[in-house]
Amino acid sequence: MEYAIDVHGLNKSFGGRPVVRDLSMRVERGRICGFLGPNGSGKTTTIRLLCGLLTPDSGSGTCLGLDIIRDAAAIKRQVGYMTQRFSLYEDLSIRENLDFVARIYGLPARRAAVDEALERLGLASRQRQLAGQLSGGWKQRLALAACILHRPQLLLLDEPTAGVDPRARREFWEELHRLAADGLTVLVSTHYMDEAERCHAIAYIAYGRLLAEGTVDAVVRASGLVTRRAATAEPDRLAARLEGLPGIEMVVRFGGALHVSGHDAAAMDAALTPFRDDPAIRWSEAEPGLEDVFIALMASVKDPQQ
Ligand SMILES: Nc1ncnc2c1ncn2[C@@H]1O[C@H](COP(=O)(O)OP(=O)(O)OP(=O)(O)O)[C@@H](O)[C@H]1O
Repeated sequence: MEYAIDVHGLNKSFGGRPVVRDLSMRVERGRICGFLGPNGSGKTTTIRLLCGLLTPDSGSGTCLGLDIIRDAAAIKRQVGYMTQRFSLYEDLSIRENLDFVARIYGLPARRAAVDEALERLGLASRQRQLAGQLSGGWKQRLALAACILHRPQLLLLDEPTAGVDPRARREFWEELHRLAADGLTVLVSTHYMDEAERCHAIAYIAYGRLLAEGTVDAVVRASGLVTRRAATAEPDRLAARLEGLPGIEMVVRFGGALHVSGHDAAAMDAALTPFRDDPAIRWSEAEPGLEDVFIALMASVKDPQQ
């Protein structure tokens, strides 16, 4: 099996503060891997280590088969990196923006490359529109077009859809899947659970450590979390009674229902027994959601700085 990303034991500190700790990670070629974790957990720093923009303090590995330390310059040429706060020239048109990026890359057949990117991302009919006049969704699309101009093999996308409406996000993800089907590998950071579920695999990081990796199903299963759902007219009252009982680690409100979760099914069910006969509560089994799993994972680790 070939990996687009294959790194081991990466560490990076800023001013003596560790930000990425002993991080090992693999992403198969042609896959979309979602990169999740709380704010400040080290996602951007990891992305920068992978594409050669930062050098790890220790650790090793390859990106697209190239050594992340020795071959940093070659990696940069084969990667499309969409930064969190990317900028476009607002007073240039879509085509002019792409043409500018193509010049920076020194692309030989510039016009053809721009035409292809415009076509590929459905931007051809708007190519004369100024970037500054585009909605958030179209700006993201233009940024993606700029990232694929030089035909990279790997896309590193740092929260590309933050603040974009659901329809534009959906279209953006359709495009990512088309690119992956053509063989591109995508590592995309996101805080949206629905986006995580669209990925072939996910990686979850907290305090610079990778805590979970694999398909969404595998990550949920590996968490060992068990969830019961309680539908009731008074969820707040029930939540107040359940919180803190032995075996109950999380009580989360979902409209008129509660999701009650814990790792020890027997202890949790014992705590729930007195509530089972209450005719005002309808109990059912529920699949723990990714969000529940991430919150449980976060709760299981301590901030090493405190
Ligand atoms: N160049 C730098 N110098 C000093 N500290 C930095 C530097 N870059 C990042 N950090 C710190 O490292 C930590 C991890 O930041 P990073 O941007 O990698 O997290 P993140 O997971 O991408 O967060 P977010 O989801 O908010 O984008 C933060 O506390 C950040 O302030």
